[in-house]
Amino acid sequence: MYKRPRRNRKSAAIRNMVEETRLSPKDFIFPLFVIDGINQKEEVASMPGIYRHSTDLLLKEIEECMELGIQSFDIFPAYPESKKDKKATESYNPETFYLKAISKVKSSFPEACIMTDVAMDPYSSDGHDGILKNGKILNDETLEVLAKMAVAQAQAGADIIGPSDMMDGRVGYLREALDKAGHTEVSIMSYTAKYASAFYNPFRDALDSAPKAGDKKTYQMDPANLHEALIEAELDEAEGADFLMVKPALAYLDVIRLLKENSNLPIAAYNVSGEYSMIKAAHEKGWLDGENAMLETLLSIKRAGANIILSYFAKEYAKLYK
Ligand SMILES: NCc1[nH]cc(CCC(=O)O)c1CC(=O)O
Ligand SMILES: [Mg+2]
Repeated sequence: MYKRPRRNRKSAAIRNMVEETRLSPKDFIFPLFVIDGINQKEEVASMPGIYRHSTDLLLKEIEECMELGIQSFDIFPAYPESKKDKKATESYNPETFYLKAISKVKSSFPEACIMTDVAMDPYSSDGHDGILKNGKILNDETLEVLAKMAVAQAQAGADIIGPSDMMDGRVGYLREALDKAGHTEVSIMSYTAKYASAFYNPFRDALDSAPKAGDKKTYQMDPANLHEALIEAELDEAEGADFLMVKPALAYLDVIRLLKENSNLPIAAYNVSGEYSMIKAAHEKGWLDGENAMLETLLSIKRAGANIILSYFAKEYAKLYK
């Protein structure tokens, strides 16, 4: 036997040398939830270790993360029912707490990369990402709302806007609206291949944003489909996206790989709330070692081809890295 692959596994030093995939805190975007008020910090019941922070405490959280080497953050707002309506008008109200929070974060940490979310669901009384009328989600009417929201977020200081709504044509529409408003430097990270997934439930708990009726299958992709992701990717690239995202990550590692091999744009993957919570829950039950499961999971997403990982594990990972 001349060939013995085990020789390259015989010590930690050799294993470290031949490692094909390496993670660092710089690979991550940390999703954060913000609420109105001061000195508020509420744990999300289905996401142990993840909180909704008021802006003042969010600044502290970001500061801690930056000291750990995380440089990018994706901030989502949680609104009370009283602020929601059918057309998500609160999303572009210049006085709304989310936009003020973004301005505050950006002015406090100008060197951080701040991403915002473009979709109607946090502000929609229907709990949908677009305008719902007679049981249908109206694509083109929704684009107008998304554009107002995106421009307001850019105005507040967002470095990247993240359309997570899955309406057709929104990347081009938002690019044009941003450019017209003078925001040619604001990037678009498109949720290119976003699937209608069962793994979003804890996020919907965090925002109290679950659809009141129906599901999201007429706009989010069917988990049965791989090659349809290429159609979405070609359109987003042509429309001017700066990054393509796959979401969720774990059940879609093949989609990450396919987009990586077919695009020269950086590929992001969203390790979503349910993927976080299932590891936390199994760890709490003593059924697996949460820390090792986290490391293996994150590594697999990068190995599949993701350049960027959005993950609720970002801070925990960065602490371990240190
Ligand atoms: N625009 C909605 C949105 N943006 C991010 C997530 C999910 C993120 C997660 O589960 O971590 C969702 C949920 C959904 O589509 O219902
Ligand atoms: Mg699309």
